[in-house]
Amino acid sequence: MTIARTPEIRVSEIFGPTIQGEGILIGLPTVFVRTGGCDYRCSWCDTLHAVDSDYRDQWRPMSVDDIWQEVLRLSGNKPLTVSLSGGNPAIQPLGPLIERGHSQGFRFALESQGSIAKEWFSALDVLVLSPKPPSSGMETDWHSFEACLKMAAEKPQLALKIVVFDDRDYLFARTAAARYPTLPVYLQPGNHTPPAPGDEEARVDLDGIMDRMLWLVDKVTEDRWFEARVLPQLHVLMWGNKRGV
Ligand SMILES: C[S@@+](CC[C@H](N)C(=O)[O-])C[C@H]1O[C@@H](n2cnc3c(N)ncnc32)[C@H](O)[C@@H]1O
Ligand SMILES: Nc1nc2[nH]cc(C(=O)O)c2c(=O)[nH]1
Ligand code: SF4
Ligand SMILES: [Mg+2]
Repeated sequence: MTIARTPEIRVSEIFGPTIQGEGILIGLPTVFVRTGGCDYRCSWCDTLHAVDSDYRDQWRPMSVDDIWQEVLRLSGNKPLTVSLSGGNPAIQPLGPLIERGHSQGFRFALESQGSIAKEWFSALDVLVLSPKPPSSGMETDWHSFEACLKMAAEKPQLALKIVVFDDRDYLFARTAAARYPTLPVYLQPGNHTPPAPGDEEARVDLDGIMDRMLWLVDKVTEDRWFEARVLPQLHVLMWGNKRGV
């Protein structure tokens, strides 16, 4: 008899419980499973330790069983929402992990830039797509982005979350939101002082982030863009660039 093995998942870190610091689930207690590896390299990425291949020796291929034991240990066996992030978590085979968690009453939210579509997206409870604005240096392939929406098949709750640093980014956000008028849109002021990997003590310029937040609120109110929600990264306000929170 052969025993079917689920493929391993490349994990950068598992941490929590903490609160979700961004977007549609802000404030909700959650455990993070952060996968290693990304097909993008945004100029201002705040999570390079899960992106830059120089750090791949810190990423571990883990079985669903091992990941699940760690999530259960952190949650004290009590079901909660698991946040799947990265890197780009869509690179990893996460379907069996979601299935395992659902069988025990857990929920799953995933964050991705929308560059890689997977069939298991339809098993998620929440899918946050975060297309990257011009300041990132990345370009969105809207065909791939729409493939992600198609895979979700309107089963998970969907949201757009767009990081904004400047006027060009704001215009990008407006255009992206206009393409998908039924999706709730969250605007997130960029952190222009992201940490270099390993430098958790890197100072955060909270005043600068708050200035950008005020500017963003002015923009949406002047434009009468009343569907947009403007939210800072709550965990950055609370803990700065600290990792694992
Ligand atoms: C680190 S990414 C990982 C998931 C996925 N790769 C993505 O970008 O959506 C999680 C979220 O953090 C945002 N982010 C990354 N660096 C940031 C920064 N310097 N300031 C504000 N948000 C940032 C991303 O845009 C994304 O919405
Ligand atoms: N508390 C907390 N909230 C978050 N929301 C998105 C995060 C991420 O890095 O993907 C993140 C994170 O790293 N910590
Ligand atoms: S897509 Fe996400 S994880 Fe990848 S480089 Fe950009 S912000 Fe970082
Ligand atoms: Mg982060």
